Amino acid sequence: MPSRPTVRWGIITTGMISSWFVGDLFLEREDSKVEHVIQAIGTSNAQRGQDFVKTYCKGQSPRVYDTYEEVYRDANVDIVYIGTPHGFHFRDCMQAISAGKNVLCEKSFTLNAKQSREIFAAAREKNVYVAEAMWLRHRPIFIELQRLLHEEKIIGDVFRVFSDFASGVDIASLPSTSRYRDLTLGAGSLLDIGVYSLTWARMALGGKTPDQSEMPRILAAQTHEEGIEITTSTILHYASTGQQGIVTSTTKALGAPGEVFAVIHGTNGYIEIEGRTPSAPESFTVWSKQEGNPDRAFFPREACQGKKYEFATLGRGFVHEAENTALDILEGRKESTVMPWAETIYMMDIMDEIRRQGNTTYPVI
Ligand SMILES: NC(=O)C1=CN([C@@H]2O[C@H](COP(=O)(O)OP(=O)(O)OC[C@H]3O[C@@H](n4cnc5c(N)ncnc54)[C@H](OP(=O)(O)O)[C@@H]3O)[C@@H](O)[C@H]2O)C=CC1
Ligand SMILES: O=C1OC[C@@H](O)[C@H](O)[C@H]1O
Repeated sequence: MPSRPTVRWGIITTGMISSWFVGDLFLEREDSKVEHVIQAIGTSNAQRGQDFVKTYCKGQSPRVYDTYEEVYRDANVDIVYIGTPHGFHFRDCMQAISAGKNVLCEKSFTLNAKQSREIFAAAREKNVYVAEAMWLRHRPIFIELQRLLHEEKIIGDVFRVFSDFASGVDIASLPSTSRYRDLTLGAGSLLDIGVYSLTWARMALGGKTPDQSEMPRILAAQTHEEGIEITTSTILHYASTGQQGIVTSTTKALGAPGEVFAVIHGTNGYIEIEGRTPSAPESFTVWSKQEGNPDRAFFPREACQGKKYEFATLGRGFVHEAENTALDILEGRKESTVMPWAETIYMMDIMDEIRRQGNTTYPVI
């Protein structure tokens, strides 16, 4: 097998998402274009770092640092993956960038759009790569649906979308230091999971690229318990086309795994998207209006033909994001083609407005 180019990762944190991300880097794959190396781990607890290496870094021998800054200073690290809670993303991105490091940082990218803009300005200044790790957008199912909707126009003109993420988290039982409870860490359903329902709606309604950047009119409500936003409902309205989206999220109840979590309506049919969660979609079904049927205001199933598109997931599904990012680095790009800076800012601007209307604020550190 020809040798593949190598990308050396510095992993910030030993938390849950870091373990998911790293675990997927070493899955057996025939078509992998990149050799991933875990060069360094940065953690607040060195023992946890050693345990993390044993459990997740198969065949790797990274340096374990008990500060994040040492990872940023390690000259052998090509790119830093940031897996801290979102309240720390701004601090951690800025520190990594100021040390001259490329960065892939978990979603939601920051607490607000202002922080995102500052990070991108710093990255431009330092000429380094930065991208939000919105893994959903890298998944083949997402890319294929995007193509079918916007290039093939498989259901005609999209005119509305329903999109939900319901994830039952027993917040009251968690310690006050949990990222689901602590506002300094960014607690709340919108930034944690609402960002996914918004992403599906954005993909279906707003066009394929961030150049198509019309801001929707937004009407939003948020409910709080003990100061934590636990349910968000938003109406998006694109004035130029009349398209609408209803986008919801809650941490108060678990959506039924495998059931439809989003529906996209077009002039020639509709699409239902199913999966374990909206962040881990597995299939979608295109219900096309049959030829010869009279036009109707609604498309009942008997008037439609259903075609299910199923997508197997390798590991947890992080390989696509990891490989695309590694290729960005190897090919010298400073922005992700999948999640460019303008797109992160677009999403953050929408979430800022939802939070403004919903009265959700964060202490910005
Ligand atoms: N893409 C996806 O599917 C997912 C993305 N995420 C995103 O990843 C980020 C982290 O989430 P997750 O891994 O679930 O979080 P965890 O609580 O499991 O881990 C966060 C880690 O951050 C470090 N940390 C540093 N300071 C603190 C602090 N004050 N409180 C808590 N942790 C701290 C710790 O690592 P250490 O001790 O090693 O320094 C900790 O293990 C979030 O932004 C979230 O939105 C989360 C889940 C799934
Ligand atoms: O990104 C995520 O996806 C899965 C959810 O369970 C998790 O809370 C969230 O951070």
